[in-house]
Amino acid sequence: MKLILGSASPRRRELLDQLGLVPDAVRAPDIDETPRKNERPRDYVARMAREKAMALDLAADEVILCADTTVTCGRRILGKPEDAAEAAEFLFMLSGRRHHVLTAVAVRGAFGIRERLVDTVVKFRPLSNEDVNAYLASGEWQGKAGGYAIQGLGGAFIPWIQGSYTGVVGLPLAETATLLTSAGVTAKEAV
Ligand SMILES: Cc1cn([C@H]2C[C@H](O)[C@@H](COP(=O)(O)OP(=O)(O)OP(=O)(O)O)O2)c(=O)[nH]c1=O
Repeated sequence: MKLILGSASPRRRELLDQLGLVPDAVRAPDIDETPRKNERPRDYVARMAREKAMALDLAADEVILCADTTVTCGRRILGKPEDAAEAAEFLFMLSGRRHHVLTAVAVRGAFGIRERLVDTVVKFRPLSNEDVNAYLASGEWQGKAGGYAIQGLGGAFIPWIQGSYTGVVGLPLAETATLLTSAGVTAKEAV
């Protein structure tokens, strides 16, 4: 069975590598990521992963893996910030509080589509204006849901998480491995 990674995210590729899996091809899905009016965060993230998986063409011997990560604070969905001002708004909103990071994984093949949703609670320490300004200047917020990266400088803001670290980075490995194994995708050689 051929594995297609349906993601432009270098993080997802690296995380897959951790499982000893090298995709046979990488195809980037291009979908409209606008949430629907009053859409609940869990419904939204699951729909995004599913739509990414459905947007790409698939041969009979291929299995495609897609994922979507979103940060939620209350009922608010914090996607990838449009600009530095929105990133600052997100960081001050997250400061000194707990929020949820939801990652949905979708695997599609001849069998149909199978999905998992992973919910991780992340706590931020209180952030000062200096913290936020220095972080914005680093540029790390770009392309990251919620405007931060736990695997980078953003890790210094996070004293505690409950859930899946790899889920926060973009691909929860335990759940992904289970989905891929059940789809007949296994590592080709030991690492
Ligand atoms: C919260 C958080 C998110 N992120 C990233 C993971 C995702 O790549 C990104 C959320 O955007 P996504 O829309 O999930 O993914 P993407 O646009 O990067 O890639 P693709 O749709 O092609 O698969 O935020 C981190 O890298 N670290 C973090 O701590």
